[in-house]
Amino acid sequence: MTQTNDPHATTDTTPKLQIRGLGCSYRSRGRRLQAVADLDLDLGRGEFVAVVGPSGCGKSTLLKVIAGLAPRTAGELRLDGRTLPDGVPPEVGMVFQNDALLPWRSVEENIAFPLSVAGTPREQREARVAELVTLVGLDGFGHYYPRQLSGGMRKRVALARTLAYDPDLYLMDEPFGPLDAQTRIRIGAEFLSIWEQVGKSVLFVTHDVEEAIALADRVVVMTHGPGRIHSEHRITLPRPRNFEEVRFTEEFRDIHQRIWHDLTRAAPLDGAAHGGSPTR
Ligand SMILES: Nc1ncnc2c1ncn2[C@@H]1O[C@H](COP(=O)(O)OP(=O)(O)OP(=O)(O)O)[C@@H](O)[C@H]1O
Repeated sequence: MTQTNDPHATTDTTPKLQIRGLGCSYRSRGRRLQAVADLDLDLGRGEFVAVVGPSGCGKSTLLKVIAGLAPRTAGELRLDGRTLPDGVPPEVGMVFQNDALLPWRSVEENIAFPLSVAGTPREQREARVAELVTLVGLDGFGHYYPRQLSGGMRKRVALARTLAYDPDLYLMDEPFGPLDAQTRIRIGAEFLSIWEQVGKSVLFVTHDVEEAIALADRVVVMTHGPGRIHSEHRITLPRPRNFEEVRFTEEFRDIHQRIWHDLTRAAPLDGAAHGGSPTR
């Protein structure tokens, strides 16, 4: 470790993201709803953390608060050891369940969008877009428009666009959510192999426990709302992983069982897992 006078200087052991005492409440129909409360979590450099939890427990809210898209009503966020001010941090890229592509722009133009905004010179931009189109398996579809693509293809475009933006921290909210099971497995496998090459820090929300285990270094289980961390599970399955085959190993089954067990404890006893706790 190098000696330095900068109190915020990062080292390899400084977590990419530190979340301390995080709270978020929404105002809805004259009442306050506490969606996330007192949540602590660290995300290491190049670490992939998946977040699972009962419906409505505040998973999406957690990502939105980090991305500056929902109000942070308590707590602190640190990125590379530096306190994040309120607002949208440029180092953070979010992939939503809804792929949010620009319908009037082609695949290539959608992927190029963050590069254009960043002022990347045209030649460099075109080369990077061509690379990304190949990386996500869309060769030959560069001139198509979103409406001409399947749901899985649109997800790949959204993923390529995030890769073009190349944020330090990926926030992914059910990015394969509405896809059918087969496409979900295919795109999950592609995403896993891409991530294993780029090695960025990822916070990934999913309802699918198997998907969480197959992808992540760590799976955290949230309690029902107001959401906080209930438990954490380190996933020691060797990498590179085969996204599909890894599910058939005994180790995978054991982890799966432990997480399910925690999930049933994290949900309210009456099963009414709609999250949030209304307060005046
Ligand atoms: N903009 C908003 N205004 C008011 N309440 C909101 C808003 N967004 C979310 N909520 C409430 O906050 C709580 C947490 O919602 P959130 O979407 O974060 O949960 P989630 O765990 O991602 O849910 P799911 O798994 O069903 O997608 C819920 O009770 C939800 O109704």
